[in-house]
Amino acid sequence: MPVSVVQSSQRIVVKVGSSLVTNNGKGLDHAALNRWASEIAELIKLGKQVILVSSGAIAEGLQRMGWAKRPTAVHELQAAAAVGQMGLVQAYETCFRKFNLKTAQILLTHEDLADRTRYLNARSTLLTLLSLGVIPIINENDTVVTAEIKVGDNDTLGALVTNLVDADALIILTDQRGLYTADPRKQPDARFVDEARAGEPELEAMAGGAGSAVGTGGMYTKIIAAKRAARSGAHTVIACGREEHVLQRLAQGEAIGTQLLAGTSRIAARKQWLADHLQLRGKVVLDAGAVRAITQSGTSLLPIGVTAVEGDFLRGEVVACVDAAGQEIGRGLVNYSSDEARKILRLATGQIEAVLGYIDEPELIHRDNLVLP
Ligand SMILES: Nc1ncnc2c1ncn2[C@@H]1O[C@H](COP(=O)(O)OP(=O)(O)O)[C@@H](O)[C@H]1O
Ligand SMILES: N[C@@H](CCC(=O)OP(=O)(O)O)C(=O)O
Repeated sequence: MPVSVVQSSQRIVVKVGSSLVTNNGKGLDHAALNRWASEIAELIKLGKQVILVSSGAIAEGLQRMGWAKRPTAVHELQAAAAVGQMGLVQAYETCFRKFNLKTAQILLTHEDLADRTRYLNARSTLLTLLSLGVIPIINENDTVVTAEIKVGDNDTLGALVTNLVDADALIILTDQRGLYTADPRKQPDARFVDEARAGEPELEAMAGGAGSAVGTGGMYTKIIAAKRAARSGAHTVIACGREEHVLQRLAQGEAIGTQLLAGTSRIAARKQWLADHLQLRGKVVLDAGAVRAITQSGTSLLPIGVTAVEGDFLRGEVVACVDAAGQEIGRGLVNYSSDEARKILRLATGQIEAVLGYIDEPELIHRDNLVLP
């Protein structure tokens, strides 16, 4: 009998989707929120730390505004999110108070996780809240983000938060038992997957597009979230949020839902942060020798192996490393701006100072700051 990874997990991120939170868009499901609060309270009693990532602001906002149809205009969706978020946190605050637990609202944007300083601020605030026994309730700050800079779905946000706080497990609660070999709404004979390795390509093929009318991600974003969470060594469980005592049973070791296991141990926090950068500032094109050196010998990237530089970036920003065919082979923090990099590409280390008048580092990207997929 397999044992749930949640049993041995100390720090857990629980993500609940819009369809569950809002009863398929019919309005906040207070009974469900109460159940999760009571179960999270049990987890806290077991000495675990829990962060809740909750969707539902837009769906609840639409309900409160009496808008039957989801608007397409971004500012209307943002307005709905602002209205709905109030209802969401009020409801959670009321539910958790019954169990003597304090809650804290954290609204994050992609920028907060992409900027080194803000990332570290968010991390230390969350860790402080956890150490104080407070339940952080996280959502994307929908009101201030536009389509181009959105994390986009809370499965991804849940994974980013998992990486951010080095959680041991990410539990994604949804309206299905877990992952099936195909969308069970469309293929009733689809088989249930109880365990797999996170990041296995065939999982992506099983997950269709966005599932319900109120959710955004569908199963696909959950599979990708598991892959992302695994990068920091966290396991993911996808389970049904309507199942009785789902969190408690997982914590007791019952293997319910789909377990997507992380294959590797944690990578260094710095590398993890790099791997989570969704927005790249530019590209450097590598010759074949440099591709071999960084992929096979694990060396740093030197300017001599770079044939072209694309985009505008500053020292310390993240760029993609691509081969001559444009295929991404890694990404990393650059030691030189795009203007400087253009001047020193193809040059040997000894020539950098003569061209620039100074030398910051001999490498364009140091191996410690380089992440390969
Ligand atoms: N292979 C699959 N296994 C399970 N569900 C799937 C699969 N492919 C697509 N889905 C759909 O994904 C939906 C869950 O996604 P979504 O509605 O976005 O939920 P949430 O609001 O919880 O994020 C399910 O209801 C289901 O219809
Ligand atoms: N930030 C949005 C979340 C949208 C979202 O990702 O929803 P879901 O796919 O149901 O988890 C909201 O609160 O409405």
